[in-house]
Amino acid sequence: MTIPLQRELEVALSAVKQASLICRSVQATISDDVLEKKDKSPVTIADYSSQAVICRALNAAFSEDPIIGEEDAGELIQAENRDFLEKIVTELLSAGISEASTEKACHWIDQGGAKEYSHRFWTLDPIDGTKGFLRKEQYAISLSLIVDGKIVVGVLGCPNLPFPTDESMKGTLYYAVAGQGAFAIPLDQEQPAIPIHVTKTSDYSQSRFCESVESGHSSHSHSKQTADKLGIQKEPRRLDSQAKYAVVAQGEADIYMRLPTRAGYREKIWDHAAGVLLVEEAGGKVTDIHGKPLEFNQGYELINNQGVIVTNGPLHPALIEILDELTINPE
Ligand SMILES: Nc1ncnc2c1ncn2[C@@H]1O[C@H](COP(=O)(O)OS(=O)(=O)O)[C@@H](OP(=O)(O)O)[C@H]1O
Ligand SMILES: [Mg+2]
Ligand SMILES: [Mg+2]
Ligand SMILES: [Mg+2]
Repeated sequence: MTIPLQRELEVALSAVKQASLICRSVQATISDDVLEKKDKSPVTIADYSSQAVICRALNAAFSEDPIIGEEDAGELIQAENRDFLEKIVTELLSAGISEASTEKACHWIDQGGAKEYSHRFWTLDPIDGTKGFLRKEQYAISLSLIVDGKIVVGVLGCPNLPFPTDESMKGTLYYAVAGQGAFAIPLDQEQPAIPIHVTKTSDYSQSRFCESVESGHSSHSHSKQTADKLGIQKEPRRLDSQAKYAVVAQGEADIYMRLPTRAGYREKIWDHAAGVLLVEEAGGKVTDIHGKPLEFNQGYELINNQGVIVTNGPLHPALIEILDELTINPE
């Protein structure tokens, strides 16, 4: 019997693994190779190289599937960014993609240019937590497949997160398929996948939450107020990227709070989709700050949702109640 979505999972795992290894090699030598995008956020040769290899692999296997990716080649084709583009090609050649050229690199990156919702599509964040990547801390490569508005495959490459059962192995590839559980495999070694699970605690005083490093991405003052009201005593763990979802999914934290900071910001689907499926398949729960399910059928943004709350399940209801009492709605 064939397992549903097996091929999609295999292609996604192999593409995210290849991208993770490129990102790791770029991070080891990182200098000031950063472009500033129009929204002032940073993007590195690793973000672009990662998007190129993943879109290339998806397109070869599933040529009909649209990809909603974070990056595009718009800035790269500017004459002043020629050297930057050449460095991306060098990375692709080093990764064994012998047909890489400046034209092909831009073409692959722009294959991730879909914006609209469709009944089956992939969404890709080639490096989530670019600021963490630049600080040589946590970042993730995030890829998921969405069918009829439901996340059905999620793969998260976390090159700097230790393997859950062996701290000495750095780099973990996480994956989940709807209805089939959540798993971790070491990024570098051929080893069978292990299942991962959220914690079972319902005691806030024993629980730990995690949140973004940047207070511009998630309000630290509101998470502190919320934690105080719930009687959470442990210090929060702050780390970049969807690695936060992985940390909850494998039971190292019980809660991830992402509380809105400014009016009008809408979360991007590629910043959440793979992480959401990972946590849900590990037994946890994900909603927005009002307790509403995240809607992945609205295009590239979660336009009907505000913030994101991730828990092990038992800790969810009282947390949402407290958030309803706090005036954290910036709109
Ligand atoms: N204002 C605001 N509110 C919420 N989220 C925002 C905001 N601005 C940016 N972003 C997105 O945050 C993504 C990184 O989130 P993190 O949780 O990794 O943040 S942090 O690095 O830990 O501070 C980051 O993803 P990457 O660009 O892929 O790094 C952005 O898409
Ligand atoms: Mg970005
Ligand atoms: Mg991101
Ligand atoms: Mg990104």
